[in-house]
Order: sequence, then structure tokens, then C-alpha cells
Amino acid sequence: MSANRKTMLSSAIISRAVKDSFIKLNPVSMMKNPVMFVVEVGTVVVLMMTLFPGYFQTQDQIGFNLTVFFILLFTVLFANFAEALAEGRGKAQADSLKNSKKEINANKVVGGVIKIVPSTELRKGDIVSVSQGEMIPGDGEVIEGLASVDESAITGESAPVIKEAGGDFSSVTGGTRVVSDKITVRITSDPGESFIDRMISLVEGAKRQKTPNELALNTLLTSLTIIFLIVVVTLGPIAGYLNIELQIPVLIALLVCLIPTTIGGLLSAIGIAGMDRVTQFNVLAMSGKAVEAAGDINTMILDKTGTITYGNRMASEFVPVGGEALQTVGEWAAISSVRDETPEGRSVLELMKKQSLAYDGSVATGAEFIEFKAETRMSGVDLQDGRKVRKGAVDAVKKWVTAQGGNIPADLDASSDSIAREGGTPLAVAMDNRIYGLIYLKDTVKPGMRDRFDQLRQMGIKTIMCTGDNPLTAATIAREAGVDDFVAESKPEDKIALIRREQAEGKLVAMTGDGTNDAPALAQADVGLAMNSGTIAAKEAANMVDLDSDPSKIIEVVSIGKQLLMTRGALTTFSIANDIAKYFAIIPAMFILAIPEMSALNVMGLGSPLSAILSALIFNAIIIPLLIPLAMKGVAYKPMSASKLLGRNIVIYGLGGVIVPFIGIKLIDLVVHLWV
Ligand SMILES: Nc1ncnc2c1ncn2[C@@H]1O[C@H](COP(=O)(O)OP(=O)(O)OP(=O)(O)O)[C@@H](O)[C@H]1O
Ligand SMILES: [K+]
Ligand SMILES: [Mg+2]
Repeated sequence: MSANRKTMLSSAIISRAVKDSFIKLNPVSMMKNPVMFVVEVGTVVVLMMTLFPGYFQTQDQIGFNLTVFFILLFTVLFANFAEALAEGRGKAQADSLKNSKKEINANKVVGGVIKIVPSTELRKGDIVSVSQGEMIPGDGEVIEGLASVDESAITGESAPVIKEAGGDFSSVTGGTRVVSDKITVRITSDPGESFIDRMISLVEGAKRQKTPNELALNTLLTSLTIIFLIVVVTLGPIAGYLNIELQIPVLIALLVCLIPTTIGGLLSAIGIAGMDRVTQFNVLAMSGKAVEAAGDINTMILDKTGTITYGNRMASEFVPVGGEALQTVGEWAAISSVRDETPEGRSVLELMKKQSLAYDGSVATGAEFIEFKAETRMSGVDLQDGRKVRKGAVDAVKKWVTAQGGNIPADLDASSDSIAREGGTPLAVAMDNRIYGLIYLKDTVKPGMRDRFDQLRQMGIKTIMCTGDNPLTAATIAREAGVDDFVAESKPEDKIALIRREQAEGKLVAMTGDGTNDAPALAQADVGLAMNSGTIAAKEAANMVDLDSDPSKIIEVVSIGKQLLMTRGALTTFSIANDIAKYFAIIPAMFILAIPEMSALNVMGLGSPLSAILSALIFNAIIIPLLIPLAMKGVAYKPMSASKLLGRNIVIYGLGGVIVPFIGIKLIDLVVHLWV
């Protein structure tokens, strides 16, 4: 993880947050938070009464009013500070990303010649050439060549990654650097819409939208505020009718103590900090909704190649069947691959070289290229003389050969099964109605998967691997990686169908994938996590991108999602419980102020009515900054049943929320009473 992504709470972030707390006093932005907006209006009213006492006939209260004004002002500022601090780290990251977005020169290929243009002038569809040492001028797809690319500017990972034409490793990101070789890239994004642009607006929180959960809670808090507003506003006339005179600043103090200012002040900070924690894990979440959904995930569907495995499947062996010669298998395998730009296809030609096998490429001149498709699971060429050559998934090639009246060699299944049982992918090689042999494609499971899937199981999440590969290979990889279940030979639509089926059972589904064939499923899932190594289509369809291309990162996102929901719940409970306690400090004080004979109401034994009101108000203000660390870090999450967690949190935050203010207000009163 890079230093810029791990920006700690530096003094620069804190001082910027202090400044922003004042800027956020602007009523237009305050109005988005109705609870704190009411406090701000109250602050202004008390300020007016302090500045123009004659007008309000409250001459004798100036000192008290001024104090109330300052406490209220700080209440609003503390809430703003919480939000500004939560935004701070993202803003700092956005700044450092903006630095890596400097305008550079691009080698645009126009009619076969290279023209130097500024990167900002590149549009979708433009072709550029990028050589060793140069920065890739925009997001795009490699259409020719292979290069190792340093992506540390966005991923923070210093080891270079291989990018190549065709297949699932062809997408490149603007702002990353080619460290060796040369590639030709087709630009896929217009200025302002690049991955880095999206990343900047994400970490900056420029387009942050409230999640459905947050909106619901906000409605509840606003309703509570309106109810208390009505109660307090009608309290004045009722008291007046009983010949009790209640001061307006006292009523405002009462109102502020009763409305849920603690959670109102911390609510958006909790959401922003949750998103920020996801980013700290090098996962980019496009919305807070996705993070919260992750907290409730029941089923997780994973793609195999490129997600659970590295996905750099390489041909490692030719296996003849039906008594064919190794040379013949190699020849047809090579001819089927001459125009296959996928890594699998090119690795076949490399294996030919490695094994010093020769083939006559001119056989394929003028041939029609049959591109690999997830639907057909085959690729190859139709030769000019009418012969058709194919390689592909064994069952697909068997069907293709049988349809042409061919026979299946007796030893084919045994050979392909033995490759599959080792976790390899067998590709059958055929010409017209005859199968010549197999290509052994090797892939490796990413390390540490088993432990991580065990963790998911403990969280109550079921893992299903869903792959286009054959059942035997799938079973081997599934066993090696430790997933709960698997589905083999699935086409893109099967992946979607599986997700829909789970969703129909009322489950929330997460999907991780990297390929273009995963894109529809990534879009259908409640949480779609794309590997950064994957295709542009996958990254655009998903609502999260893992910059480290580690599918098990979903564990962190799930924990953060759960933590986010729990933190919000815990602080809401705490806030409302708090307000109930304040009620006992401030209501008696108000009445004692009006009718001194009622001093028996002073159950908390507070110094004086005025000091009781001020103490409650001070407590109400300082509880906000005191809870900022909890709001930012989130309450501790340990995997345990939801009902047990709920019970535990109600005890801690509900009971604590009632007890803490009694102690706090009493202590503050001991000090405040020295003056009033
Ligand atoms: N270039 C290719 N030419 C011919 N057949 C291929 C080629 N690449 C893959 N195949 C075959 O097609 C099958 C399906 O490929 P697809 O890309 O849909 O899924 P996958 O990569 O095997 O699995 P996953 O969905 O887990 O990424 C592969 O298992 C393999 O048998
Ligand atoms: K309050
Ligand atoms: Mg894949």
C-alpha cells in the first residue's frame, strides 16, 4: 500500500478540518443536516438576544446568554469538525492523485505516423504508442504488444504487472508507467472521465450520496427534532398561562439538549470514515450503499480464472490422443492459434518454440479467424481450402467434431481428466472431424485463499466458485482454494442466473470477477468487486474495484460494512439515551428557576439552576468531539451472531448512554458552579 493511500491524520489535515468547520457554518450547507441546522438557528437567536438585549427585554441575562451562545456555536463547530476531519484524508489523497495526473505528451498514431499531442487532447478511440519509460497518457486497451507496467501511482503496489493485447489483462490506466517494452493502446475514455478522475472524485467525496440507511435514519432524527421543537415552542405559552416565565435562551438550551445532536453531528462522519476505511484497504467503492450492502452479504460468487487463480494460463504440454504424433498435435494447435491474441493462444506458439516444434504458418494464409468466445468456448481458423481447425474446451470440441460425423478417440477422456484433476485446463485440438490431442494449460491458485475463505465461512458467508472451465478442473481448484461450492461450464448468462436465483431467495449476493464475461454478473450482484487487473468492462460494471486484485479483500469490505452499520446504530442509541439523561438535569432546573420552591426537583444535586443548564449544554457539546475517534474508527467488530451483537451493543451504548451524562454533567457542574 502506498504512502499516499495511508495518509495518517497529519497536522495539515487537522488544521484544514478546523478551517472547514467554519466554512461549513454556511446555512446553505448546514441545511442538509436538519438537527444541526436547528442548533445553528438557535445560536443565531441567542446571539441576537445578547447583542440587542433591549429589543428582547432580557437585560439582566447578558452574561448567561453570551455563554449559551458560545456553547451552541461550539456544538455546531464540533459537528462540522467531525465531518471535515472524516473528509480530510480523502481530500489529501485526492491532492496526491491530482499530482499524478499532470499533462504529458502522447505519441498519437495517425495514419501510421506518430504525432506528439498533449494527453488532454486524446479522445475515445484514439491510438497511441507507449514505449519503455513513458507514462501511459490515458485509460485504454492494449491492442498490440506486451509490456510490464508500473501501476504504483494508483495501486501503491511497486511490482510491475504484465499488460498484453487480447484476453483479460489488456486494460491499462492513464498515469501508470511502462517499465519495459512497447505497447499500442486504444484510448477508451474521454478527458475528465478516466479512472484517476473517478478515483479523485471518489476519495474526495465530491459526489457522495447518502445511503438508503442513512436517509432513513436522517428522517427519524428530523422527526424527533420537529417533535421536540413543537414541545419546546408550546412550553413557553403554557408556562406563561401558569404565570411561570421561561427565558428564550433557556428554552433554546433545552431544545438543543433534547434533540439528537450527538448522532446528528456525527452521522455523516461515520459514513465518510467507513468509505475511507475501505479505501485504506486499496478497494475503491463507488458508493456507500455498496459498502453497507457488503455488511449484509450472505453469498459470495467468485470467478475462477484471474480471480481465484492468477489467470496467466500458459500452455505447458501437448498431449497426443488416438495414437497421433506429438508433432501433429503441435502443428494443428499452432495453426488454430496463429491469430488468437489471447494469452492462452499466444502461449501455444511459445510452447512450440520451447519444444522446438516446427509448423507451416503459410497453411493459414487467407484463413478466416474464429475468435475465442465464452459462449462457444473455442477458437481457431477456417482455412481457405475448406478445412476447419479448432481448439477449445474438451466438451465443446467433442460436440463440434461429433456434429461433423467424427469419432472421439478412446483415450481422450482419460488424458483430459488427468490434466483437469491436477487443476489444469485441457484444450482439445481438432481439424474437421478428428481430434488430435490436448493442450495442457496451467494456472496457479493465488496464495492464502483457503484461510481467507475459512474466515468468510465464520462470518456466515457461503462461497461459490463459478467458472467457464470443465467440472473436473473446477473441482480441483475449488478444493485447493477451499470454496464451499462450485459451478462449472458456466456461460456469462449462467453466472447471472445463479446470482438471480440466490437473490430470489432473499439473499444479498457479492460477485468478484475480472473478465468481460463477468461484467453482466458484476452488475447484477448487490456488491460487484472487480479485480484491477481485469478488463475495462468488468471494472465499469462493478461497484467496487480492488486495486490489489485480491478477491478475498471482500472480507475487509464486509467487516467494514458491518462495522459501519453497527457504529451508526450504537451511536444513535447512545445519543438518544443521552438526551433522556439531560432531560433530568435541565427540566428541574428550568422549573426551579421559575419557582424556587420547587428545589426538591434537583435530583442530581446540581449547583444552581443556571449552572445545571450550562453543564448539560456543555456536556451536549463536548460529547461530539469525544466521540469523533469512535465514529472514525468504528466500533469493534468480532464475528458473532447478529442477535448477540445487538444485545451487547444495547447494553453498552444504551445503558452507557444513560449513565455517562449523569456523571459528566455532575462533574462539569462542580466546575461551572464556581462561577454561576
Ligand atoms: N483462447 C482460447 N481458445 C480456445 N478455448 C479457450 C481459450 N481460452 C479459454 N478457452 C476455453 O474456454 C473455457 C471457458 O473460458 P472462459 O474465459 O469463459 O472461462 P474461464 O476463463 O475458464 O473461467 P472463469 O469464468 O473462471 O474466468 C476455458 O475453460 C477453456 O476451456
Ligand atoms: K442533544
Ligand atoms: Mg476470469
